[in-house]
Amino acid sequence: MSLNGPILLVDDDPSLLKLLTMRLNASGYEVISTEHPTEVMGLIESRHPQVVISDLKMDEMDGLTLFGHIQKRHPTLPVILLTAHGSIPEAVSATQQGVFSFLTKPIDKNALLETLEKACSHYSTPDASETWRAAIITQSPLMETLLEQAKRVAEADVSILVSGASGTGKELMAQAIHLASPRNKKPFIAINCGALPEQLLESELFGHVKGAFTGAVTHHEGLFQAAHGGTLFLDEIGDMPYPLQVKLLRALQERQIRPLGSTKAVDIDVRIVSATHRNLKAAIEAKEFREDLFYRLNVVNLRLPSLRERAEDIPLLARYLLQRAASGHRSYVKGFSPDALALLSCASWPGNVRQLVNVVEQCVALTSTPMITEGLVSQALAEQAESFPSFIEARNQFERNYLIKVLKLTEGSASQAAKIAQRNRTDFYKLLARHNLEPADFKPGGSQHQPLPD
Ligand SMILES: Nc1ncnc2c1ncn2[C@@H]1O[C@H](COP(=O)(O)OP(=O)(O)OP(=O)(O)O)[C@@H](O)[C@H]1O
Repeated sequence: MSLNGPILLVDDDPSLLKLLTMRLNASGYEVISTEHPTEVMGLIESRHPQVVISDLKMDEMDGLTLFGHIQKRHPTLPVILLTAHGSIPEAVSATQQGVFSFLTKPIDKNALLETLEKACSHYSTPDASETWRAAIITQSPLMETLLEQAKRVAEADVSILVSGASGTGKELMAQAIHLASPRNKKPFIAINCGALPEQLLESELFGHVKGAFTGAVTHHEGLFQAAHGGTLFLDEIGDMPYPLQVKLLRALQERQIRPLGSTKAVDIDVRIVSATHRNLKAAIEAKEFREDLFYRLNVVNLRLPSLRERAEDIPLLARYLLQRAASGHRSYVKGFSPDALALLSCASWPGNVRQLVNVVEQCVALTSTPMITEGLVSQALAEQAESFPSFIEARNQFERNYLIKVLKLTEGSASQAAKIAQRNRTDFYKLLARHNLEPADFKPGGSQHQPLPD
C-alpha cells in the first residue's frame, strides 16, 4: 500500500460510500468521499487523491462523463469504476477509454484491495509537467487555450503583457509563466508599479547607492538585480509614472541598469512579464503611456477572460475556494446548497475571481450550518457588489430587506409576519431559512445582532 494521497470515493448511494470507507480505512487507506460527482474536480485540486473510485451510474453525472473530466485535467490519475453486475459492455468501453479498472457490485473485498494496490503503484505524484499551472483552477476551454499559449511562450524568453480586468488572475498567470519557463529555479519577483511614488519606485526597481538622496543611508540593491536570472513581474504597468517609463525602456534596450546615485552600469538578466487592467492603446493616445515601451513589453499579449466569460469555472472555483477556506477550524462547512450555487453561477462578478474569493470566504466565516444557504450568498454578494446588481441579485436583496422589515414590525412573530406577507407559514419559513433569518432575533430583548437591511 502506498502512503501518498487519499482515495477519493464517489457514489450517490451513501450506504455504499460508508461501507467502502470502512473497508478501506480498516486496510489503512485515508479516504475522502462525496455523493456529488460535481464536487470531484474541486476535491482533486484541493486534496490530491492518488486514486478515484467512482460509481458508473449516478443521477447527477455518470461515471464515464466524470472520468472524461478527470482525464482532461489529470491524465495520470487512475480511476476505478464500480459497475452493476451485468453491465459488461459499458465496463469494456470504459477500459478502452482509459479507465484504470472496473469492479462489479457487490464489491468483493479482496478484488477491491488488489485493484487499489495496483492503481496506487501506478500513481506517481501529480504530473510534474502540469505543476506549473496547478494554482490555476479552471475547466474553461477559453482558459485552456490561453494556458497552452502561455506554456509555449514561457519557453521563449520574450516579454509578455498579461491584460485583463482586475481580479482575473493576472499575477497567478505571471507566476505560472515563470514556473513553465527555463528560469523557474531563479527568483520570481513582483512589484505593483501603481502603488509607489515615482522616486521610491525608481529606487525599488534600480536600487540606489548610499547618499543618493536624503534618507538613502545604506546601499540598496534593486529588484532588477534581485530577480537576476529569473522573472520580474511589473504589475499595473499602465500606472507607471511617465518619466520612469523612459528609464525602464532604456534598461530593457541596453540590458543594463544604473542604480540611483551610481555612475556604474550593472548588467541585468531578467524576463519581464507585465500586467495591466488598463487599455494601454487608449493610454498611449492620451499620452500617458509610451508607445515604444508598449511594443517592448507587449511582444506577446495574453488576455485573461472575465469570470463571466468563463462562467463554467464558477462552481468549480467556488467549491475549491470553499474547501480552502474551510480547512482547519471551519472544516464542518461542507458545500453550497443547490440554490446558493445557482445564485453564484448567475451573479455578474465585476470583481472577477478576487470577488468570488471574498464572497466564499465571507460565507464560510458566517455560516452556522454545513451547507451554505442562498440567503448567505445573496447577503455576501450584496455587500461585495460595487456595480449595478443583476436582476436575481436585486431580487434576493429586496426579499431579504422585506423579510427583515416585516419581522421587525411584528417583533419576531413569524405567523403575523407571514399573514402580512400573505404567504402560508411553511413558505414563509422556507424564505426565512433561505435568507438565514431567525424570528427569535427580532423579539424584544432578542439577539443583539439583528441583521441589518442592505
Ligand atoms: N483560476 C484561478 N484559480 C484559483 N484562484 C484564482 C484564479 N484566478 C484568480 N485566483 C485568485 O483570485 C485572486 C486574484 O488573483 P490575481 O491577484 O492573480 O488577479 P489580478 O488580475 O492580478 O488582480 P489585480 O488586477 O487586481 O492585480 C487571488 O487570490 C488568486 O489566487
